[in-house]
Amino acid sequence: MAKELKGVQVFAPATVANLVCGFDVLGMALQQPQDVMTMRLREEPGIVISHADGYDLPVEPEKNVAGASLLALMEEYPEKVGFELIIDKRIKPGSGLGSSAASSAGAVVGANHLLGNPFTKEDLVRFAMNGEKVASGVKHADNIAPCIYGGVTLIQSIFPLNIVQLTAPPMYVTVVHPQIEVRTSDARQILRKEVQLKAAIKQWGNIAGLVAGFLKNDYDLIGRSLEDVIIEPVRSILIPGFDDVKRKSKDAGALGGGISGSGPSIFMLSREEYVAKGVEDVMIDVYTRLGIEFKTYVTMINYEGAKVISEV
Ligand SMILES: Nc1ncnc2c1ncn2[C@@H]1O[C@H](COP(=O)(O)OP(=O)(O)O)[C@@H](O)[C@H]1O
Ligand SMILES: N[C@@H](CCOP(=O)(O)O)C(=O)O
Repeated sequence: MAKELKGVQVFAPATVANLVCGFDVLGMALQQPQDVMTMRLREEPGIVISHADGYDLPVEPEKNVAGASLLALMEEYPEKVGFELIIDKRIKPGSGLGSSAASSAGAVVGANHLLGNPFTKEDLVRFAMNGEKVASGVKHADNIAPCIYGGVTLIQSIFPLNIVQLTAPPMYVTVVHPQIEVRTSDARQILRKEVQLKAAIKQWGNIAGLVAGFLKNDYDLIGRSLEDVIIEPVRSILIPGFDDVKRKSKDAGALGGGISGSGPSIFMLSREEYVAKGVEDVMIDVYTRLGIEFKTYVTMINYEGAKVISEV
């Protein structure tokens, strides 16, 4: 009988990329939902992927985001190694909640643990960006970085990679995920390639304001800075109910919010739990009236990021 090699179970959190005005540069990890993944070392080199969920995702390593990330890691590891991976997705692909990033990040965090932690977190982000390239055509790190580091992260630069971990005051995050699929690759293709100077000035004022609001624990500044004059006007057209959810959530006391990643999920930040629950009621009401199936989460920032929860 083949001997059982070392294995681990990994949790990888959902993430909200962009945080409204910070397209491709800001992101936040959530406590819920989280993907689960079981990984083992193999005696043979190579990657074997299977799914314990009902999603019809590719199992070929170079087509699955987890496999593409592992291939990048294996290229920099000095010995030949092999991994077996069972993916149990709890974050629906195409949700705008960093489903692809959770698989990519979870796989490299698990592999690093199994190999005795030879790589830094920054290395792991670099490897996992190869998964985002498979999913969206672009190596963006605004989901991957918070998924690996936890909390709120700023990608000051991709090449060379420069990740800044930000502090943020406690906040509740209410999310609605209308059960329609928006592929990140499609949601990127509809964006205009040029930006008006007037819009750019507004946008970089908001990004700076949001980062300053996080660092100063200034909830009012955070709320005032949650505005996107460049991406949201184009992408929100793909999300039925978006304007209603945003307006009514603010009326219910939310600090603000917008599209989560490339959508269709919408997120709203609140200072108090009762406000976050009121925002959930607003979301439920809007999508029930529209007759669109949906899922909601009332959660908080996850400060730990993807982690090995047990050895198996
Ligand atoms: N392990 C995986 N987990 C999630 N998506 C994957 C995986 N492997 C490949 N994909 C592909 O990535 C795309 C989903 O990524 P994306 O559109 O960015 O969604 P999300 O916003 O949820 O991250 C789909 O086309 C899916 O087939
Ligand atoms: N910055 C990216 C983020 C995509 O996030 P996802 O959760 O939709 O994968 C973008 O906005 O395209």
